[in-house]
Amino acid sequence: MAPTAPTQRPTMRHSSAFLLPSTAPSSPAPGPDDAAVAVVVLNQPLPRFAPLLWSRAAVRVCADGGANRVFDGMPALLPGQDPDEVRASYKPDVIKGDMDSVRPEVKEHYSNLGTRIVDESHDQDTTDLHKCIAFIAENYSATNKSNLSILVLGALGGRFDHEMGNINVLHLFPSINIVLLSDDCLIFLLSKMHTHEIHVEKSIEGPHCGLIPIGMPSTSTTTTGLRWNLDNTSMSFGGLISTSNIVEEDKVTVTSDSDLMWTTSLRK
Ligand SMILES: Nc1ncnc2c1ncn2[C@@H]1O[C@H](COP(=O)(O)OP(=O)(O)OP(=O)(O)O)[C@@H](O)[C@H]1O
Ligand SMILES: Cc1ncc(C[n+]2csc(CCO)c2C)c(N)n1
Repeated sequence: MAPTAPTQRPTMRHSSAFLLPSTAPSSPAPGPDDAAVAVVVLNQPLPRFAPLLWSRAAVRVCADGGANRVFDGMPALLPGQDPDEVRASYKPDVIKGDMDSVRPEVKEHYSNLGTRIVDESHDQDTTDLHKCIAFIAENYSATNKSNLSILVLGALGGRFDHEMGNINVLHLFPSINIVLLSDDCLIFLLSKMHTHEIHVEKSIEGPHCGLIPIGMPSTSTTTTGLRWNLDNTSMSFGGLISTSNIVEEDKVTVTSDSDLMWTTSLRK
């Protein structure tokens, strides 16, 4: 019998250029030709780069109590500016969730400015982040979605059940490019259907990174560009998982027979 040809997977390119300050000299910040960005703000302290990402976003959604964080946190992150002006210009397009955390005066404030409020208090089976991603998915056409990155602010740190719920959302919407962000790190899913080319923006991310088989073991993962590369290596919880790895090259490649989580540290 003829030997089976190795599986060829299309290549998917990833970049965190959305985090580059607009004035960075070497690599340009994302321009009109780059992927569109949607921002979802969760009920956690705003990361320091929240104003930058907010201003780059085409859509801004607050998950329930995330609206309080924008109301309180944007003026705090922009101390030189008038808080009322900041609150008027950092206006969410949508506040969605089960509405048990957004303060009434915050809801009223944004509602008066024209923010759409979507109350889904009847649904106690999906998280507020799930509800927000579903909203963006429903309101973007398939073509636009393939060119959309959803950046989730405040997704890590804090309550472990919430963190796991946030990570589960990556697996619930595998065809959407969702990036979970905190002040310290970012996480996204690498689907087994692709070979992944991760362009590491060394001025803002790394050197620490991890490749983690959540959900199921991988029997074969191969990487380039890391200090401790995997070469047709298996990974599983209870066996090897790649934590405290180091990015050595500007481009990291990953091919695996299971979906993996990729994480890099963010520089302070
Ligand atoms: N401590 C946290 N760590 C990580 N994510 C969080 C944390 N707190 C909230 N979130 C995220 O923000 C979203 C909105 O938070 P909010 O507090 O409004 O949720 P909630 O429905 O009241 O949660 P719960 O009832 O479980 O406390 C959550 O769905 C979750 O994705
Ligand atoms: C098995 C199971 N575990 C937990 C919940 C509770 N829950 C999950 S998401 C959510 C909404 C949070 O805004 C709530 C209350 C459930 N329904 N089913």
